Amino acid sequence: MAAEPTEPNSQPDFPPGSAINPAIPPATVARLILYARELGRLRREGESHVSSKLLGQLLSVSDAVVRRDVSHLGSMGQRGVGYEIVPLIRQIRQTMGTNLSWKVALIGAGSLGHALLRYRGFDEQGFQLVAAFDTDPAICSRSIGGVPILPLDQLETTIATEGVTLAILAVPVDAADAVAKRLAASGVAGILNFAPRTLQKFPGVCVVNVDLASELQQLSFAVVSQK
Ligand SMILES: NC(=O)c1ccc[n+]([C@@H]2O[C@H](COP(=O)([O-])OP(=O)(O)OC[C@H]3O[C@@H](n4cnc5c(N)ncnc54)[C@H](O)[C@@H]3O)[C@@H](O)[C@H]2O)c1
Repeated sequence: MAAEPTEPNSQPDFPPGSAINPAIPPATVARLILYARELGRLRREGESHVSSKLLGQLLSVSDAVVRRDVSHLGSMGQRGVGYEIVPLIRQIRQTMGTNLSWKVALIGAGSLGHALLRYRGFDEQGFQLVAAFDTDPAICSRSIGGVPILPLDQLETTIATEGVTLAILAVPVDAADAVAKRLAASGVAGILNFAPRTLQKFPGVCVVNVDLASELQQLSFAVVSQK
C-alpha cells in the first residue's frame, strides 16, 4: 500500500543527513536513526531495556545527549530502569515514517543506479523499489535485482499505477532538474537526490541530498582537525 508522508514539509530542501521533520534538529534525526539500529541489535540479543548511558556509549555520545534526543519523541523511559527497547524503536520508526511501507522509484539506472538496485537492505526498512527508469534503450526492458527498468516515458503512468511516493534520483547532473520537475508533477512526495546540484524547489516535495564527496570532505576536515 502506498504511504502518505506523515507530515508534509514546507521546507523541501535538506542537506546530507538532514531531517524529514524540521521540528527535530538534523543532528538529532541522524542519531535517532542510529539509535534505532543499535536498539534493533540489542533486541535481537534478547535485551528488553537499555540505559541512556549504554545507548550513548554505543554511539560515542554522552547520556545527556541521548536523553535530549529521545525527549523529542515524547515521554519515554523511567529513571533507574532506562528505556524499554521495543516501544522506543516503535516511537523512533513512527517519527521517521519508517513504520510505513514506501514505494520507491529509481531514476537513472547507470553505475550508481545499478548498485542501488542490487542492494537488498531497503526492503527490510520498509522501502520497496518498484521500478527504475532510464533514457538509454540498451538498459531498458531489463531487470536488475528484480526491479524492472522502464523507459522514462512511462514515468508518470507507473508512478500513478504503482502508488510511488519516493524517488531516488541518480541521473547526470544536467538532467536532474527536469526529471525532478516531472517527479513533482507526478505527485512524488520525496526525492533522494544523488546529483551534485541543489534542485529547484517544488511545493510539498521534500528533498534529501546525498553527496559522498562532501562527506569525504567532512572526514578530511575531522582528520586534519584532530592533528
Ligand atoms: N552523491 C554521491 O555521492 C554520488 C556518487 C556517485 C554518483 N553521483 C551522481 O549520481 C548520478 C549518476 O551517477 P552514475 O555514476 O551512475 O552515472 P552514469 O552515467 O553511470 O548513469 C546515469 C544514468 O542516467 C541515465 N539518464 C541520463 N539522462 C536521464 C534522464 N533524463 N532520465 C533518466 N535517466 C537518464 C543514463 O542513461 C545512465 O544510465 C550523477 O549525477 C553523479 O554525479 C553522486
